[in-house]
Amino acid sequence: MALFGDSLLLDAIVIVSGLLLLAHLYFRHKFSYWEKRGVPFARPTTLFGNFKECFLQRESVGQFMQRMYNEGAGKRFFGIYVFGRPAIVLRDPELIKIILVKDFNIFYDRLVHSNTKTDPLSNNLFLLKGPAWKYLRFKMTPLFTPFRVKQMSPLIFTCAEQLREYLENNDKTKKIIEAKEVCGKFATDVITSCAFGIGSNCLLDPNAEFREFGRKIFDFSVYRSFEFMSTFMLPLVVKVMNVKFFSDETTKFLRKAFWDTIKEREEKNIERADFLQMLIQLKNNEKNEAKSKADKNGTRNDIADEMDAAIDFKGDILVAQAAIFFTAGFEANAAVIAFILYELAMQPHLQTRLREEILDAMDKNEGTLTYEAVRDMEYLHMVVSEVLRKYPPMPILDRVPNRDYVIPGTNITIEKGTAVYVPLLGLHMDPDVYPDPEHFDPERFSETNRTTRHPFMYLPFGEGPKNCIGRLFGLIAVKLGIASVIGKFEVSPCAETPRSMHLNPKAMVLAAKGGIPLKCTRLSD
Ligand code: HEM
Repeated sequence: MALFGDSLLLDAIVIVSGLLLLAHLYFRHKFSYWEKRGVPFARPTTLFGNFKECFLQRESVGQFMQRMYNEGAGKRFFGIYVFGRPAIVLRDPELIKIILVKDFNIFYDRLVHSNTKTDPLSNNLFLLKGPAWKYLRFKMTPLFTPFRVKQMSPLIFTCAEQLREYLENNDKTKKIIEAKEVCGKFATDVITSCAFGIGSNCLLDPNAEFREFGRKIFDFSVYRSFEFMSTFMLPLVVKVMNVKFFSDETTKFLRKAFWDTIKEREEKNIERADFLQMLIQLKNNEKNEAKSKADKNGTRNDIADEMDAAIDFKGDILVAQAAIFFTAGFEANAAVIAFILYELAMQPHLQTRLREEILDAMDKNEGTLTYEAVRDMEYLHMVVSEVLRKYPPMPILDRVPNRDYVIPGTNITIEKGTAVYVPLLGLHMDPDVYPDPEHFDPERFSETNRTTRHPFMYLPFGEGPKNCIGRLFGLIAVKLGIASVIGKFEVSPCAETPRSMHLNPKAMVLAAKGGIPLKCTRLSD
């Protein structure tokens, strides 16, 4: 029986029209959020807001934020909509500095969300929030001092040596290298041996399990990309659809790999100066020790107070930290080394200049590279810095205020819980700051040139207390890898090398669309 008159068709038309009208009114209400507050904003489209291209995986999250940055030209900040959720994109480097550093106590958390019950390894430093993050960060920071990183450098040199062997064998068979894949193997070997004392053997063994699982974490299939995008942009989807940062299979593998190593060390009383050792100490009740120390000294400081609410370092929470070092450690490093090789192949005169610097340093040290020599190479630093400008592996930063926040110099309030994005790719590709931004030019980072810009227009490792904890380690691993390759090999484009770089629209960590095939030839001695 029909509801409106005799016709079912009429019923259907009325119901559908009613629903459409409701949806229209709902989104009209939602999309008036920034206008009502007097915030300049990007014009949204129904349902998607400004997020359509990104959601449909026609542009990556980094490219989406870059587009929003460009649309907001001339403004200090800019309102956007991710579906119906309002968010702010920051453009002004001074404001970025205030939010990341000065007012950090308000912008303490990231928006990123995870389901720690069903995805236990997401209980890690990157994804944790509040006091638990603060406690963990405090405990982890000593692992990444220059001294610790230097201590690990012999292991990185060993991996670099294996990389050279790999490339030599490859040259003998005249094979083209897929730069991202080779660098992925190298970076995985580096992180597993430095952080966990595990020889993952990715360069020597084509079926190495660590490489296999690393590839799975960042495979950027349609569904995996959706999971990553949701983690960073759609917290509600993560909750409702139970999206996981680490799949069950990866969790099982990492859990076993790290737990076996922890057990072996405990049983055999093995101690090493690495990340895993520090995690083991945490497990063995560091919390109580540090707390009583703080009490005894009468210095129940900020951190000691936080510890009352802190974490019990047992079981998966421990493995979760190992998992994030592994994940963050290999993918970003691999991406950076691969992009450097690409840019050097495309501009051979830059490669020649870099090689001269490397060979010169080797000559001064009986034909070998030292940690200090690589760390102090000026031109190598310029090359790495320029790659991190053009291809920041993590192309956005996000923060969420824990209370309402009035933007300095305005009467505009960012409401508690509103996502605030720093669009790194947008800042780094701003032609007013970096003329001809697509052009790869290490001179932008010469001593004179780098002082001409606002320092917060260049943030490849983020900034403030929540910046990249692995910055120093990452830089050294990348530099050692590059110095080892460029000192002995020439990289050049092959027929399949893309003549201009296209980024993968599905990749959360910046990656080339379709890989980076290159020719890599051994230099004659
Ligand atoms: C060239 C390589 C790397 C780049 C460009 C990079 C970039 C970044 C960026 C942009 C962030 C976010 C910072 C913020 O929100 O302000 C971050 C966070 C982080 N990175 Fe890195 N990263 C690199 C290498 C590494 C390595 C080698 C490790 C570990 C060994 C690592 C571990 C982490 C962790 C654990 C966080 C979360 C820190 C926290 O929330 O306290 N990264 N990284």
